Amino acid sequence: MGRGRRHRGSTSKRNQIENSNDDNVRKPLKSEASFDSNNLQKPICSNLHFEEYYKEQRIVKAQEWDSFMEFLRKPLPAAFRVYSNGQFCDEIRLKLENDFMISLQAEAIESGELEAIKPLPWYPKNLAWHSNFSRKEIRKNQTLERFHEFLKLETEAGNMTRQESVSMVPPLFLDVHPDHFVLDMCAAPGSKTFQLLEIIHESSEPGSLPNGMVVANDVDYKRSNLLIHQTKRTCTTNLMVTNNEGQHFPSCNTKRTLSVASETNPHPIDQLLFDRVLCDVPCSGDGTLRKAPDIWRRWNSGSGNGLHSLQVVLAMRGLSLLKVGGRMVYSTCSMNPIEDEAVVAEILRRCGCSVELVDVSDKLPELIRRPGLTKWKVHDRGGWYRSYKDVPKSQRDGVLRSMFPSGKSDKDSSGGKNSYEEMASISSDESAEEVCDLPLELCMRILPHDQNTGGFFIAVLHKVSPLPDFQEKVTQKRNLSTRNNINSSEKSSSYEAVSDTVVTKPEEGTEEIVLEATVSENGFEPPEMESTWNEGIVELAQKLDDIEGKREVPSMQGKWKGLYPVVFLRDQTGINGIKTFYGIKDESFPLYGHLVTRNSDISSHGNVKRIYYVSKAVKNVLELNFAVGKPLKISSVGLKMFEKQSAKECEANCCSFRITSEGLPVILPYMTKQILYATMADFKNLLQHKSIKFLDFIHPQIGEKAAELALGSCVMVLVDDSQLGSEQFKVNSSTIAIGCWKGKASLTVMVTTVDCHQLIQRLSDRSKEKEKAENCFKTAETA
Ligand SMILES: C[S@@+](CC[C@H](N)C(=O)[O-])C[C@H]1O[C@@H](n2cnc3c(N)ncnc32)[C@H](O)[C@@H]1O
Repeated sequence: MGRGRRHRGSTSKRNQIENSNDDNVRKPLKSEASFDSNNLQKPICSNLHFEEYYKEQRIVKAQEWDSFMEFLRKPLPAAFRVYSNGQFCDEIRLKLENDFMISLQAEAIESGELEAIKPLPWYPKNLAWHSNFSRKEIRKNQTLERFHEFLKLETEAGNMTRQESVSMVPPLFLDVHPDHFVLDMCAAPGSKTFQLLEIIHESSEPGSLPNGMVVANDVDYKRSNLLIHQTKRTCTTNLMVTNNEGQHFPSCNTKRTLSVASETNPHPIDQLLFDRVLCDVPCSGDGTLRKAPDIWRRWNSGSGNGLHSLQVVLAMRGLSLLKVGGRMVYSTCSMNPIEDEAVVAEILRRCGCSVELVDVSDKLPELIRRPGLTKWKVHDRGGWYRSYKDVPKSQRDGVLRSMFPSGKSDKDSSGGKNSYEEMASISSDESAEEVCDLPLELCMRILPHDQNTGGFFIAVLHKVSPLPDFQEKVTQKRNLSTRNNINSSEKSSSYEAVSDTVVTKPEEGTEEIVLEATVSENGFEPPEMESTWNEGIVELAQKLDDIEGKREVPSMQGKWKGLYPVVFLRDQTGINGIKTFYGIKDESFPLYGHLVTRNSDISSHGNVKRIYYVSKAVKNVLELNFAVGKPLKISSVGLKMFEKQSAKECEANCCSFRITSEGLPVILPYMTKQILYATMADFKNLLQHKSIKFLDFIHPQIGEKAAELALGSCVMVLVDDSQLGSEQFKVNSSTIAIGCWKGKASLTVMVTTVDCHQLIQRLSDRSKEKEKAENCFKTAETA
């Protein structure tokens, strides 16, 4: 969001009165001080404007009001998800079901709860959990220490992730398949991207890569870094992270003749269109009040109004990037109808019959949700408005016709007709509240007191046919005028020639400018950090900030400002060297055309430091991006698979690229060389000592095999005693392997101390379980 011109209306008396409210945007009124003066630690969970606003919007029935407010003031219980494609997924789930669910029960009863932890009934396969203790309670209570430790370790190891339960919902309604191209338009810090990647990889066998991919876009480069960090443990080659403005996300449209058909890519794609779009927009975030009580202090109706236009253009861009037949989910963590139903109504009006709301009432039946509203009002510093015609001219820069249920302007109300607006009507009684006759009841609002969660809003949309022409194509003039944040070098002719990026109705002409004014003028920082912005992420953000501080910030100007360009690795000799060293047969796992690096990873001597592997889908999108002049601002792509190793003992025939831990699961099934099979005793021994001389292996034959490996990077794979020496070992989803370095006299692990420690722990647990099972079996036999 850019800093825009200030649009100030005339100062009527009403304005003057309401300017006191405006002040409240910047500094809280005394009555809304952020902290209780008797207890400075305790935030005051109250805001009279909030209460007045939502009572007036009739967000809940009068008899529910107290319960609604009571829940909003309670701390949010912790929720977490088990990584479904993780190697230890079943073990973790069983531990939660059979151990913690029972052992924490007494503690729950003491604090007046029926259950301590429970799986979320609507989330598949018992993989998402709700704890009746808040994160604070879990940390502070000694009895819960073991549970806290478990959560901490598994989160660190990437096997679990803390995520607010309502934030888990949108990807579940998106109906993603492994071969889908998915766009996550406003993706950072990335908890939903993580879910989308899990679905894309759901049914992949080790080493096989899905045909689909996820493009995770977020305008904020720093927040994208969190996303890149979060999604690392998915070890995916099918992700591209971009930093474009969502409303201007390029479709990279070209003619087939323009795109480069090559030996490695005979069927290039000619436009970037998606089967699924997740449009989880920046919002005022009052659904996260329970977790971020400081929002009580900041809350005002202007926040939602200020974001409405951006939300509309983001959603419209999402729909234009969606394939016909595709599905888009629009979601916010705000309960405000101006950011929710009003946005959905406006996009439906703009799209005419080409987009419809999907009835998902039969999906996730155990998730309690409420139908979307069809009536609401608009509030600003001038007070309440039922209809756009009531809005004084002076207020019209902040209150737009699209915020009202009918979406009609004065002209429309007094008989003006517009084809797409005919779909919406206003009540026959002009003085009565407007009612939207679009099927907004198909939208879903999740409220805190229904199932002890945060608040959330979700709408599922289906693109039935191409959008009306004027929504798909916009003149170049309009394009230039709205791309405020793009600097001159981005406006290269190649970019403009193919760009069809702006999808805003070419009428009124002020919406985007007004948006900037209302946002920046108030100094309003939208609390867009959605519920997933948990303390873990805050810690992580701080760490990344530290790194960022030390890291050299790229000095590129123009289109690549802040980002180093991605380049394909075309060094055939170097790639052949890697293939030969690790015994990779190219036909089974093509490297050429799938390996990329960044300019920043190439030294002044032309040596490459890091090499990333991209799946076929990502490769196609990269090639398309090149063909149309690189409008995508790519901050991360593919999976880091090889890293330059500068070991002194490397010989002439040694490969200087080691396999990274994250790349190992993908490439291992295709490796035929540099693999050492070891049984539990030697595997654990190496993890414990980090480096073992060949002569000191517990099984001498494993030591001998280690000595026979070529100097350099290698992999140690854990096998059963029966599999040792067998040529038949096949990698499967439960295979445990670690990257190592074969030196002249010893083998050394190339895994961090923390990872070594966690793996030892995991292996010990497995051994104990196995022993227990064997003992049970023996006892049964004796009996
Ligand atoms: C509600 S958060 C997204 C949360 C995310 N989907 C998740 O599950 O972790 C909204 C995000 O939108 C980003 N954003 C704000 N304006 C944007 C724009 N114009 N285009 C793309 N992203 C934008 C913000 O940086 C923020 O990360």
